[in-house]
Amino acid sequence: MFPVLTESELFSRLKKRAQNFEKVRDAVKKIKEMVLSSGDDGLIKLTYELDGVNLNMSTIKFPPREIEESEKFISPSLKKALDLAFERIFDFHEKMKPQNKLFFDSYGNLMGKIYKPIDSVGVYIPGGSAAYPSSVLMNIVPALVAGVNKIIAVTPPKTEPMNPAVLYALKLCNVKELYTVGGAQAIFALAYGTETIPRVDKIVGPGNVYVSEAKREVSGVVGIDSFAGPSEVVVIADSSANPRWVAADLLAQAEHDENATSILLSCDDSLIEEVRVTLQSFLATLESEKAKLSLFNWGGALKVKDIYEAIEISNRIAPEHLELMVKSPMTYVEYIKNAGAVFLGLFSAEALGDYIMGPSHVLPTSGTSRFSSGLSTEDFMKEMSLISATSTGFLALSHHAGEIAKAEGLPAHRLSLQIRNGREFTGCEPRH
Ligand SMILES: NC(=O)c1ccc[n+]([C@@H]2O[C@H](COP(=O)([O-])OP(=O)(O)OC[C@H]3O[C@@H](n4cnc5c(N)ncnc54)[C@H](O)[C@@H]3O)[C@@H](O)[C@H]2O)c1
Ligand SMILES: N[C@H](CO)Cc1c[nH]c[nH+]1
Ligand SMILES: [Zn+2]
Repeated sequence: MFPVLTESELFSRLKKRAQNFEKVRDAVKKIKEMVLSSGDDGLIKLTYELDGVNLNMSTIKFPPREIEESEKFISPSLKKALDLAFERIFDFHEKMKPQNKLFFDSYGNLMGKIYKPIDSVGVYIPGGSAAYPSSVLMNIVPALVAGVNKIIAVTPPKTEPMNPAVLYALKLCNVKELYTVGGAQAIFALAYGTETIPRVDKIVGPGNVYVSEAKREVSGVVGIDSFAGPSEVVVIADSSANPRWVAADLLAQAEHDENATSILLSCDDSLIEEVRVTLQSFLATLESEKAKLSLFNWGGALKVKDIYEAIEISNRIAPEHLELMVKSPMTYVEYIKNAGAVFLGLFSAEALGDYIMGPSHVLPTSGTSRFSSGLSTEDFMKEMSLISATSTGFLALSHHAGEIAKAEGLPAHRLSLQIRNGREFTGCEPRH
């Protein structure tokens, strides 16, 4: 049952959930040792143990021909939906792409920032229980817009044939390199390389606690995006909200994982009660054990005084998704401090954002939206600063720079400035 909680019960649930995530650290470290010491052999053993699939050196890499032919195995309506999702996600990321910025100061010096794509990226496509063609698009399209040179994908293998929608989404993104390895072992393979899987510069993508913990472990060896772990939603609803719609949105995130969390904050007792009753009846027909466990163990409803109090609590939770199912939701945006994505108003179902609106659904979880953001084109780019000084600019500023060098006790720095001063000027002006 979806419990009604006090504020302290809610926060102790969230604390316990986070502590449970930390418990996988030792298991993940063992997986790391195995991949580092045994490479592909280690991947094959781990895949058998954890996914029950028999791989060998020649089946770790998925045949590109099957990606190419995937279109034949999906319905026209699914193809249309994935094509439209691709287009919308592409368009959104094109519009949001960071632009180079350059300016001249009063001495004619040129300064600014330019963006360059990361060379190689490994993308984790979750696939333990559900198949995620949407995650293919939400991860890879921003990388395409950024201009990443080499994109490779990994996803857990199955005993049955690979999901054709996942393959078609890869085809849309023109990705031909797919390895059928999942979990923490896939992340270590991408970070360190094995005989078959090449190491990459950055790893992105959501996954369960093992995947997210492994990404944390390799951070620094390679770049990673955010901690995008088990899904989360906080719904703030007032009496204008339809309790059945609220219940459906809570359930949608719960069905991802038994470790997902769905939280309702409302000042309306009767809405809370109707949501609980509806959830019970939805659960009876949905028959999702994961959703039941998630709602019972990690979800809950909390009665609040007003919407401002609900937002204050949500800011402390820092959820992956925040839905404002209230009258005039825009009024409250300025008070929201922490959330991966915010959904405003009754029709902004979180599931629309999961699939088709445009922004990536790869978002920070477990309170990490306090300091990190959802996946975007910037994640696939590096920012470089540019500096081009004129002789006038040099003469005006070098003396001050030299003073600071002196204070820092770095005489060679000062020398490199003094040596260029007026008397030794070579006449080589930079050309902008
Ligand atoms: N935050 C986001 O942006 C976002 C987006 C989409 C999905 N998700 C989340 O992705 C996750 C998908 O989870 P999933 O499990 O279906 O797929 P997954 O691909 O993330 O994980 C499956 C892999 O986990 C490994 N694994 C399973 N049990 C293990 C164990 N006991 N020890 C070691 N390794 C083990 C296996 O190797 C398996 O292949 C869900 O939590 C979902 O909520 C998050
Ligand atoms: N809600 C997930 C992020 O937490 C994304 C997703 C993919 N498919 C369905 N939902
Ligand atoms: Zn979802």
